[in-house]
Amino acid sequence: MVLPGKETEFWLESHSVIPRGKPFLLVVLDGWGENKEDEYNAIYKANCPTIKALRTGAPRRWRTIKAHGTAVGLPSDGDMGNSEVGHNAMGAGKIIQQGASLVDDALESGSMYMGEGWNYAKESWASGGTLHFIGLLSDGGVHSRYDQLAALMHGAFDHGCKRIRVHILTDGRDVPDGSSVKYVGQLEKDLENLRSHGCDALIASGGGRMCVTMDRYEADWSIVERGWHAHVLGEAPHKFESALEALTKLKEANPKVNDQFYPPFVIVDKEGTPVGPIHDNDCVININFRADRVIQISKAFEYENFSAFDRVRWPKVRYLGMMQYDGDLKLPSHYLIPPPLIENTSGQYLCANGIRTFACSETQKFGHVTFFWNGNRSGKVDDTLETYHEVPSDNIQFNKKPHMKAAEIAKAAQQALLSGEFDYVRVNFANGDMVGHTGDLEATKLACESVDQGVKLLVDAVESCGGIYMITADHGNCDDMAQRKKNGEPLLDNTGKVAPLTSHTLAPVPVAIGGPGLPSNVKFSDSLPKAGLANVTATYLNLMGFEAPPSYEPSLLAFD
Ligand SMILES: O=C(O)[C@H](O)COP(=O)(O)O
Ligand SMILES: [Mn+2]
Ligand SMILES: [Mn+2]
Repeated sequence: MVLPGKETEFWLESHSVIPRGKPFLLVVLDGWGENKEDEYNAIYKANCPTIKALRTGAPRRWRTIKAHGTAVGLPSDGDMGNSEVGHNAMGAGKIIQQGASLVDDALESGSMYMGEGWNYAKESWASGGTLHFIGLLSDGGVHSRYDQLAALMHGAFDHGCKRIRVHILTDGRDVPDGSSVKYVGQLEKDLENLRSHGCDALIASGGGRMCVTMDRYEADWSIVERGWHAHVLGEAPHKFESALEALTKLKEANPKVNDQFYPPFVIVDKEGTPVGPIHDNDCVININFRADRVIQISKAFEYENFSAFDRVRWPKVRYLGMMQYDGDLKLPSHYLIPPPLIENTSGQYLCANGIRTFACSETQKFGHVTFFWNGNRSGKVDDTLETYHEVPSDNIQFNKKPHMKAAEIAKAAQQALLSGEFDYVRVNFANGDMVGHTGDLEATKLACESVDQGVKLLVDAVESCGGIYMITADHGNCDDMAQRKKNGEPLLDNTGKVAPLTSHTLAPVPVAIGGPGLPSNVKFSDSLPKAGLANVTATYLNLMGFEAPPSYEPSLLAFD
C-alpha cells in the first residue's frame, strides 16, 4: 500500500469535543449478538459480569447496531452477517456492496459471461479441457451460494463446455449440520440434467470444509494438502461411486463425523478409477466469493514457487477465483468478477495522521483485524506505525478448549495499552464465534466467560492509562445456539433433542463506549435508530480525537 503524505486527502481535522492523545482500545467480540434472553443464549446463560455491566452501568453509552443483510451490503435482509462483511464495514466506514451481491448482479445482467475472466476460462474447454468447480456446497451465502454454482454450470454448458467436474466441500457451519445431503441431492439433479443434454458432468471429490481445502490464515496447511490430493491428484483414503454414498457410508463408519469435518473422498467409476482428477489445460473455477478460506488453495494452484506442501503434480491449468481474493497479492490473477473496491479505509486515514496501531488476534481471526479490516489487502498500511500481533491458535475443534487464546490476546493488548507505545489497540476475541460454530452450548458458555475475562483485563488497563474504549461485535452467533421453528420455539431433531444452531444469527450487535479519557458529555445519539456496523468507524475516529471524513457513515455520538 502507498502511504499518503500529510495535508493530503487523508488528513483529518481534530474533533471539536474529544481530545486527541488518549490511548484508545477497540474490541471486536466475534459472533456476539444481542438476542432473546433464554436458555439457548450462551451469553445470557454465562457468567459475563463485565460485558453485562457495560449495558446496565452506562445506558447512554450502550446501544445495538445492525450487523446483517442490506445494512452491511449483503443481497437481502435474510442474509446473516459474517466476519468479512462486518470487518470490511468497520474498517472502511461504508456499506460496501459485497461479493455475494456483485456475483448476483453479474449473473442477472449477463456480464458474468462477457468479461475477461470468462473468456480466459472458455479457452480451456474450447481446446478440450475439463471445467472443474471447487467450493463450498451450500446456500449459506457467507462464502458461496449453490444457486450461483448452478447458474455457472449451466452458463458454461451454454457456452460450449462439454465436460464438468465438481469438487464439493460440505458445510454444516453456515447452514445446519446434516444439510449436505440436501445440497448434494440438488447438485446431482442439476448434473443429471446437464448429462441428459450431452454434457459429461459429475461430482469428482469432496470433504468437509473444516477438514479439506478451506483453511484460513495458514492455521493448518494439511487441510489444503488433503484437498489438493483429493481434487487434483484424485487420491483420498475413501473412494465411493457417488457423493451421496460417500456421505452415508462415512457417517455409518463414524456417526460422530459431521458436515464440517467429513474426511476427503474421491469419486471413482466402476473400475475404481477416479472420475475427475485435474490435468494440464483444464480450467478450475473456485466458486467461493469470500476470500479468507480460499487464499491458500489459490496459492497452491497459482504459485510456481510453492513450499507449503508437496503438490506431487502441479497441472498447468487456467485457475480463476469467483473474485480476486487478495488485492495486494493480486491473487488469483484471473477471476470472474472484480472484487468490491474498498478504498479510503480507516487505516489509511489513521496512518496519515500518525496514529500508532497495535492490532491483535489469534490465528483464526488474525486476518479479520488486519486483512478484512484493511479492505482485503494483506499488507500493512504503514510498517513504521503499525504492529500486527498474531497469537497462534490451536488446531483442534474449539469446543474442546473453549477459552482458546482469549487470555493471551488480552495480555498482549494490555501490554500494548500500558506500554505508551501505541495510540490505538484493536483486538478480536474469537471464542463466541468459533465455539458457537461447534453447536456445543455448554462449551460456548465457557467461551463467553473467557471473552468476558479478557475484556475485563482490557477495560481495567484503559482505566489505569486514562484511555477510551469501544467494545462491539461483527455479527451474532453465540447469542442463539438452537435452531428454531417458525414460532421461535427450539426445533427438535429426530431423537427429541434440541437441534443445535451452528451458524451466525441475524441479531444486532452491541456497541459500548467508555473509559476515563472520554469527556462526560459524550453519549450515543438518539437520531440514528437504523445504524449499522459502518457507523462504528466514524465513531471510533471521533473517539480518537478526529473528525470523520464526510464520505463515512455518520458517527453514533452526540454531546450534551
Ligand atoms: O468461515 C467461517 O468460519 C464461517 O463460515 C463464517 O464465520 P466468520 O464469518 O465469523 O469467520
Ligand atoms: Mn465473525
Ligand atoms: Mn463465524
